[in-house]
Amino acid sequence: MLAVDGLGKAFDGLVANRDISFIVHHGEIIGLIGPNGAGKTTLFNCLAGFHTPTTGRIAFEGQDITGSTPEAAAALGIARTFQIVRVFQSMTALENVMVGAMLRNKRVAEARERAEDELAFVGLSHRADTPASDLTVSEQKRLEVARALATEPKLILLDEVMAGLNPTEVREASALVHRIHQRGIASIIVEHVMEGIMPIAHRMLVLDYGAKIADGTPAEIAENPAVIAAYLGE
Ligand SMILES: Nc1ncnc2c1ncn2[C@@H]1O[C@H](COP(=O)(O)OP(=O)(O)OP(=O)(O)O)[C@@H](O)[C@H]1O
Repeated sequence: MLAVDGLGKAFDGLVANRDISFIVHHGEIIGLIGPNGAGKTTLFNCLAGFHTPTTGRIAFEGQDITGSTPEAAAALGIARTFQIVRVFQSMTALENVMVGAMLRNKRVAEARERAEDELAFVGLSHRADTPASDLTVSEQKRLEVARALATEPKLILLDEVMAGLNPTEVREASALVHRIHQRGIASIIVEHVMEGIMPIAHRMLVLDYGAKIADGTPAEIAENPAVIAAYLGE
């Protein structure tokens, strides 16, 4: 469904992504890992239309989406969450998710219904009328996932949804990713919490200094000398 070919992104001479190529199939769960500054968030920004790549092409469902806007990417079915949550703090949880639902449901009543379903899906129904600012970090992360799901994506990009969560919450987040997969939605997950991502990813992509250094099953990349060296800083 997603084909990235030779993608590069430079900021004033600083190369954040270099010659990255990979494919994502329908419904796949992809873990995207790499040391700090490796270029993971930049890659997300290119895929979701927040950055225009300097080189390379991105095709989604057979359509060239290189350099498209975030709105166009969302309309085609790519949704994302952010490393630092970007929920609308003064709006309630339900209203936040309705913002996502309005992409496909122009009638408010329909958007509300859709938003209620997604809040239930992430386990936040009981917080529907709570202002987002009163939610815990873990709840705000789930709220972002609900808002992204409300846009009815085919591919969801999850940026560190497990960071800062306790072990129970990490297990809940893993279960949520699995349930997203069961809906037939593909996911690419940036994650530093290895015990959260390794058991659920079908495939892992590893970036180091902006380049892809490994692409394989979690077991394969755990044994990969280049990956071990990148993490040990050798
Ligand atoms: N908008 C920008 N302008 C200039 N430089 C940027 C910009 N965004 C990212 N960079 C730089 O690109 C490099 C890759 O950053 P990026 O945030 O993509 O890495 P990351 O792998 O997501 O890191 P982390 O794990 O710390 O979130 C870094 O050197 C960063 O400083």
